[in-house]
Amino acid sequence: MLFLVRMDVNIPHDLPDAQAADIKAREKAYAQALQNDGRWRHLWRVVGEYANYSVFDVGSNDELHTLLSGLPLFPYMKIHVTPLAQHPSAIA
Ligand SMILES: O=C(O)CC1=CCC(=O)O1
Repeated sequence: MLFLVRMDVNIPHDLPDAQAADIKAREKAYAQALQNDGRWRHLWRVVGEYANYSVFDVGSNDELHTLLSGLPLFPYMKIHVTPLAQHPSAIA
């Protein structure tokens, strides 16, 4: 099952720099592990925003929820999920 996910990051200004850096490092490792196992298919920066569009390929809504809620940045993100279906005109 494919899902388009937009993540908008909003780290509070009063979060200590070292703590923010640690969260970002853990986020990167988490994201790269999921890209390596094929479940995080695309990760694109939104130009000019601290946000990304991602495509996930997972087995269920519950799996996606578990995966997203495990993101180290989860407490600091607004996440919008769009489930994707086949388009009848798509050639691939
Ligand atoms: O920087 C972001 O868009 C948030 C994020 C998701 C995965 C990652 O490494 O950073």
